[in-house]
Amino acid sequence: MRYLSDILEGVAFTELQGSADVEISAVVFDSRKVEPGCLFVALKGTAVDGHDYIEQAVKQGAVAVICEDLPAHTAQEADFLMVANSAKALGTIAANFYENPSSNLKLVGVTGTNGKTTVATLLYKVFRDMGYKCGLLSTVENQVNGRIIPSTHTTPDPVVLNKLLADMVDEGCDYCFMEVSSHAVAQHRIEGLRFSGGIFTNLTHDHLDYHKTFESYLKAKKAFFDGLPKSAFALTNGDDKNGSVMLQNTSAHKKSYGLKSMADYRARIIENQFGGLLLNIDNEEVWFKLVGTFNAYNLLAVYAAAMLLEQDRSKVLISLSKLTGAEGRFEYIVAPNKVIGIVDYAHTPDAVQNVLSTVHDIRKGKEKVITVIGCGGDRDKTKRPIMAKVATEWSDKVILTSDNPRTEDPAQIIKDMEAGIDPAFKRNTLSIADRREAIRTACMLAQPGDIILLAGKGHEKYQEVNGVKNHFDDMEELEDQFKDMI
Ligand SMILES: CC(=O)N[C@H]1[C@@H](OP(=O)(O)OP(=O)(O)OC[C@H]2O[C@@H](n3ccc(=O)[nH]c3=O)[C@H](O)[C@@H]2O)O[C@H](CO)[C@@H](O)[C@@H]1O[C@H](C)C(=O)N[C@@H](C)C(=O)N[C@H](CCC(=O)O)C(=O)O
Ligand SMILES: Nc1ncnc2c1ncn2[C@@H]1O[C@H](COP(=O)(O)OP(=O)(O)OP(=O)(O)O)[C@@H](O)[C@H]1O
Ligand SMILES: N[C@H](CCC[C@H](N)C(=O)O)C(=O)O
Ligand SMILES: [Mg+2]
Repeated sequence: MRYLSDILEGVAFTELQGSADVEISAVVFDSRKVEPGCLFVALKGTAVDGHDYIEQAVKQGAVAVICEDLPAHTAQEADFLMVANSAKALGTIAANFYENPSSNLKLVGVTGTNGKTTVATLLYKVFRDMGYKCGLLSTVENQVNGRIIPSTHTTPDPVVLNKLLADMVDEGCDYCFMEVSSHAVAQHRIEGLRFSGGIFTNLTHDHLDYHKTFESYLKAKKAFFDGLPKSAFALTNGDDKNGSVMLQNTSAHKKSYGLKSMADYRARIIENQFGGLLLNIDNEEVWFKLVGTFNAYNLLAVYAAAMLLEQDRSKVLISLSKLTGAEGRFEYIVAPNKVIGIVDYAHTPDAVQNVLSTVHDIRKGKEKVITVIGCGGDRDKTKRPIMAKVATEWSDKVILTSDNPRTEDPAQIIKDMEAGIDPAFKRNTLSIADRREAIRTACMLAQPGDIILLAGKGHEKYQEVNGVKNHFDDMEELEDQFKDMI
């Protein structure tokens, strides 16, 4: 149990109605989850306004309310606190409620359009391999020193986030590696956290449905670095054109990594093949199991962060060289007839281009590339034609299909994709809305040696249609088809 007055530290409130001398059983921001004794935080959301549920929350037993506007007629059965920004206050309060766990371990955040899961997961695996107790917060899953907790978001809400960090502290974790999404920064999910370091991967087109312009998307990412403390490191990708912008206003130690530019941590690709990457990393040649130029960046970011966390260079390189990547990121299997199938989470134009250019770089001869790809419903519509354009330009055959249509019509999403395809590439394109059927067709069309790329779903184990998540697993589908391909 905590007193309201105790968990308000760092919260600038403009008005208090009540004494704040009340015990708080939980911090809740959804009226449907209110239980007697809790603090209800009213948030202005993207769909509805939490302020409209204050009365319901108090009726259900909330003893205190944090809000931006005081409701006109609410029975004063609770303490009311006015703040300028409830979402910001929620972050700080959630951290206080769980006794600021981020100050009791070394927390490193990874942000950028692509590569966050890969970098955070590799860091988690390397540090565990070197003997540390660690936590991981990622799109694929959360982990508290090996214990898996399913994840619902890339970056969880502040209450779940601080609870998970507190569990990590309780279990004696030394480090936590977490993904920081642009939504999380914009919605203040990371407010009140104390980071020991921040890593930037890259910035390309995504989530413009939410951020509206590339400029405001960039600002959200940059705000993460602006908020880092002096004691932290801020590590950026020197080869990304926005890499230096990220660090413009940070007071953290500025460091960079890169394959092309002058950077504090440098690497050079010597070999890039299906079996892995040979990198010259800080003047040492090392083989890694991960594939593709984009993974050279991810590996270098991990290495640089480990150096900034004062780890032993050779131990880090030995650990890193043993690791495979995160689930659903360039995972491949080979059919008995030597068709290669790759499952990859590429769901942005840049990721699709990267993964396909990697396939081109590492294929042995003139084997054909067949790409199965869709775009998410209720997500950035402007990336659809570009993803389709890139896929058709970099593949011999493309099958447009569904990837979580959510509340949208799958046929319309496919039409949006088709609009981006150059007429010259249209004859190499099929549209099959049923993803299973699309994968089956790709397998039927493939000749020995050909490469099938299933893009967009990666680790996901579902196809989301109208709020229902039906079981669907790209790798499972591929394995099922491949067993008969002799
Ligand atoms: C668009 C978006 O980011 N939405 C997030 C946001 O919800 P919202 O603002 O839409 O909420 P709302 O429905 O408008 O409700 C406003 C407030 O009223 C409350 N409410 C609502 C109804 C009610 O009856 N009573 C009540 O109290 C809600 O609990 C909320 O506090 O805040 C919620 C709590 O933190 C999130 O769960 C929710 O994530 C939704 C489910 C989501 O799909 N988010 C995705 C887009 C997302 O966050 N993705 C990023 C990055 C993905 C990546 O690239 O990896 C991530 O970090 O996962
Ligand atoms: N450094 C990188 N640069 C560009 N593309 C990358 C990079 N790393 C991975 N990718 C591509 O992006 C896809 C997603 O990678 P990953 O899951 O690591 O990124 P993420 O930033 O966590 O994505 P999300 O925002 O959905 O959580 C991969 O499957 C791969 O196709
Ligand atoms: N986590 C990200 C990527 C989802 C990838 C793709 N499978 C989709 O559903 O669009 C999002 O929610 O935008
Ligand atoms: Mg991720």
